[in-house]
Amino acid sequence: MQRHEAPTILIVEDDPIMGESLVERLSLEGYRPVWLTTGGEALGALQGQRPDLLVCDIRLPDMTGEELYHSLLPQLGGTPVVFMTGFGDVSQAVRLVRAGADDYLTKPFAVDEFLTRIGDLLRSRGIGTGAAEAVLGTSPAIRQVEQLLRRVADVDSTLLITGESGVGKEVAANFVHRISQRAEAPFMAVNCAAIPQELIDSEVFGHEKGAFTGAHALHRGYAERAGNGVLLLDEVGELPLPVQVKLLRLIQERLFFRVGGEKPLPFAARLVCATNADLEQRVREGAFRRDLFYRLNVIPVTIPSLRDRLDDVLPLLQAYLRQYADAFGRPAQRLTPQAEAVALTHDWPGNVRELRNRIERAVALATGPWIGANDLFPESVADDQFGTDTDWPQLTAVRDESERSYILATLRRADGQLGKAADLLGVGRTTLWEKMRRLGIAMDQME
Ligand SMILES: Nc1ncnc2c1ncn2[C@@H]1O[C@H](COP(=O)(O)OP(=O)(O)OP(=O)(O)O)[C@@H](O)[C@H]1O
Repeated sequence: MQRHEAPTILIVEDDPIMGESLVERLSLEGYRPVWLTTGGEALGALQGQRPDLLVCDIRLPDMTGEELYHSLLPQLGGTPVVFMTGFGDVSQAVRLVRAGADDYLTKPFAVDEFLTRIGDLLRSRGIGTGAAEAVLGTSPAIRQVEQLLRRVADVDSTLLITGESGVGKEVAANFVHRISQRAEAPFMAVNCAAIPQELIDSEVFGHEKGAFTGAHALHRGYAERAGNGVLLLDEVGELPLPVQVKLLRLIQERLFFRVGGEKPLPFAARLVCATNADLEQRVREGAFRRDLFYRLNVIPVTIPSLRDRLDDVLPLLQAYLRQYADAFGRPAQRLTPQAEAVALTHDWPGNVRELRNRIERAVALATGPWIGANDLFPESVADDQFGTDTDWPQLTAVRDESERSYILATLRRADGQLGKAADLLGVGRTTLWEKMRRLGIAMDQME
C-alpha cells in the first residue's frame, strides 16, 4: 500500500453496497480508501505498508472480526481499528474494543457519525485530512466559529468569547490554545466569579511575602503561571473595578505587579476573556470600565446557544454516550428514535453542559443498550405519571430509587462481589454495605 498525502483507509467489507458507498464518501472527504472483501486479502495487504486506519466488518466470508483482529495484531502497530457490526454481534465488538480495537459502529449507522469518529481517531494520531475539520461541532454555526478561532489562533490580540452559560466558552478557549503555537505552554483558566472579590487581585496577579496579613510567602498568580501560554479570565465581567485597572495596564503595557510588589513583571501569555454577561450593559451601569471593554473586545467571538445549532445535539449526545459508556462500563449504546426526537425539541437552557449532565446520568443508570426519552428527560415523564400533588415523589425517594438501581446494576456487573462493586462505585465496602441495608438490597435481588 503506497503512503499518499491523503490518509489511507483500509476497508474490509464483503457487502458490495456498503463497501462502495464507504469508498465513495471517503474519497469525497479527501481520504484514500482501499477496499478489500475478505480477511485473507486484508492479511495479505498488511504484509506491505500499513494504512492510517482500518475499518472492518465483523462478519467476513472467511473469518470473524475477532479472528482477523488477533491475526493482524502483530502487523498493526498503532493503526486504529474500527469494527462495523450488526446488532447480533455487538458482544463480539465489545470484546474487541476491550482487546484493544479503537471503536465500533452498529449497522445501520449514519455516515456522518462514522466520519466524525474516524476523523477523531486520526486526529488523535496526529493525522488530518487537510480539509478544515470540525472539532467543536458539525453545525454550520459552530463551524463558522471554529474557522474564526483557527484564523486568530496565532494572533496575539485579546479574544473576547461570549455566549450563554454552558455553551462551551472555555472549550473554545482551550481549543485556541491547543491549536496555537502556545500549545506546549500552560493553559490557565480562572473563573473570576468563583473567587471571593477580595482575593481576586492576589489570585490573578500574585502577591509578595508580607503584602497583607496572612501573606506568609510569595505567591505567583495566574498571570505569572500562564507563562507563554494562554490566560483565560472566565466571567471577566465580575472583576472588581480596581482589578479592572490592573488588567487594563496588563493589556496596554504587557506588565503587571504582584500585590505589594514594586517590580513590574512582564506578561507573556495570550489573554482570552469570556463572559455570559452583557458587558456593554455592565459598562452602561458603571460596573465595567469602558476603556477595558474596548481593549478586550478586539476579537469578539460569540458561541451560539445549543438551541440555535440543533445539528450539534445528536452528535454531542452520541459522543458523550460513548464516552460515559466506556468510562462507566455501561451497556448503553444508542438513543431510541423517541429520545432523539425529544432531544431535538428540547430548549437546552443549560446548553452543552446540560446535555452532558443529562446523558451522563442516563448512561450511569442504564441497564440495557438503549437510552430512551424517559432516561434523558425523567422530569417530563414524571409530570405525566403522577396525577395529584400527594403522589409526587419527594427528592429523597427519587434519589434512593436511583441509587438503588445503580447499586444493583453495579453488583450485577461485579458478579455479586461486594469488594469489586465498591471499587467500581468508588466507595468503601462498609459504605456500600450500609447503603444496601438502608435501601433494602439483598444479594439475591441481582438477577
Ligand atoms: N463543542 C463541545 N464539544 C464537547 N463538549 C462541549 C462542547 N462545548 C461545551 N462542552 C461541554 O459542556 C460543558 C460546558 O462547557 P464550558 O465550561 O466550556 O462552557 P462555558 O460556556 O465556559 O460555561 P460557563 O459560562 O458556565 O463558564 C463542559 O463539560 C464541556 O466539556
